[in-house]
Amino acid sequence: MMAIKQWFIDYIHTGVHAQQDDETRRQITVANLFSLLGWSITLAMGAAAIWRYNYPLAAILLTASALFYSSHFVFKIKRIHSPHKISSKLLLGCLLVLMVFLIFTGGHQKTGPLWIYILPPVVFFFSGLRRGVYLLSGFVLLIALLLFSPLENILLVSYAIEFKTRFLYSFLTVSLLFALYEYSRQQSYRDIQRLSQEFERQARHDPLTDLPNRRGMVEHLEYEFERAKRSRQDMTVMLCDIDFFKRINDNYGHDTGDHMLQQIARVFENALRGQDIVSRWGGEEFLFLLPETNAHDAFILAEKVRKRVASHLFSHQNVQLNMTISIGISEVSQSVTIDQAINLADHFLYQAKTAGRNRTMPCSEHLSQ
Ligand SMILES: Nc1nc2c(ncn2[C@@H]2O[C@H](COP(=O)(O)OP(=O)(O)OP(=O)(O)O)[C@@H](O)[C@H]2O)c(=O)[nH]1
Repeated sequence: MMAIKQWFIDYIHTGVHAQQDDETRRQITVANLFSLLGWSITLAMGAAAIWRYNYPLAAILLTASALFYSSHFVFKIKRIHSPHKISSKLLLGCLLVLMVFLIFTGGHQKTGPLWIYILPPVVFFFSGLRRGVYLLSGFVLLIALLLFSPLENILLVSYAIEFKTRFLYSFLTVSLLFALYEYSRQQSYRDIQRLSQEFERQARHDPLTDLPNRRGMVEHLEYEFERAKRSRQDMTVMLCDIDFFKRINDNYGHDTGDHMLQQIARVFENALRGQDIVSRWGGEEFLFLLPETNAHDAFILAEKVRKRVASHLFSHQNVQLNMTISIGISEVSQSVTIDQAINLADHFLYQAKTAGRNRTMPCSEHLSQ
């Protein structure tokens, strides 16, 4: 029993890889499941047809069975690009031809057309709404032509006119219901994707300043660190803290303090180059990441940022004030890890504070030594 269960699990997961997105993985699993159902049912029906000496029906059913199996087999071939697309085309093509054949011949005692109702869900699942509607419209047109053709004996069996009209109406109704279902499924899927992107963004951004938060910045740091290592480029971090920010909160209130943080974030962003990243590292502390920048050039940039802040008039309601910042800079190199560089920047920031604030440390003379 366990062996059958494992075989089934392996079968439906053939072709599924961790690198694929959820939707592709789902499509592959369903394609495998559908192929399993398809080849086993058509194989059983083909065997039954042989038993009844209905060889043309048996031949078609056994061919269909082989094609259904091939839609699973494509996942085993390594070099095929997007096998799930080939598999779903094989499944759909096989199913559509089989349905036309069953209507054309009537299948066993004219019960063949009853299988047609599995088409709408399968077509919409594999083709999506728009292509599904086109496919089913073409199919309905074809079977309407076959069923109501003025040419005598175009079909191998004759169906009562009541059966033909109700058969077509019921198929159209089922198709319409599945189209509506597919439409709402797609809408929900888009909503979920949008929400998940929004949550992803929120998890990496600070809601007050809209800058990357510590978590978002750590990801940038790791990415840029690896890149800098590969390309042997310089990279510098700058830790910046607003001077005497507590006084702003104490004198004008927390709300004004929040507005000042938002405004200073925009000043930082406007002073930076495209590849630089500034994040809210915590409270009134901001961490800058400057790729392809050595400590000397970072000092020039730090001074530009510091002077911009010092000359900016920050205002909220009837409060207008100036702020200054202190900055510690540190280069990340092959021998210095991100954590070590941030700790060193923090150390220089502390030196900038104790040396009187509104300054960058280490100073340029120190850097050029
Ligand atoms: N309004 C507001 N204040 C914050 C926020 N996060 C941290 N703070 C405040 O920032 C202040 C930081 O104060 P301190 O660490 O004493 O430093 P400081 O007053 O800036 O003085 P120095 O850093 O020594 O120049 C505290 O009053 C915190 O409450 C925030 O999100 N909004």
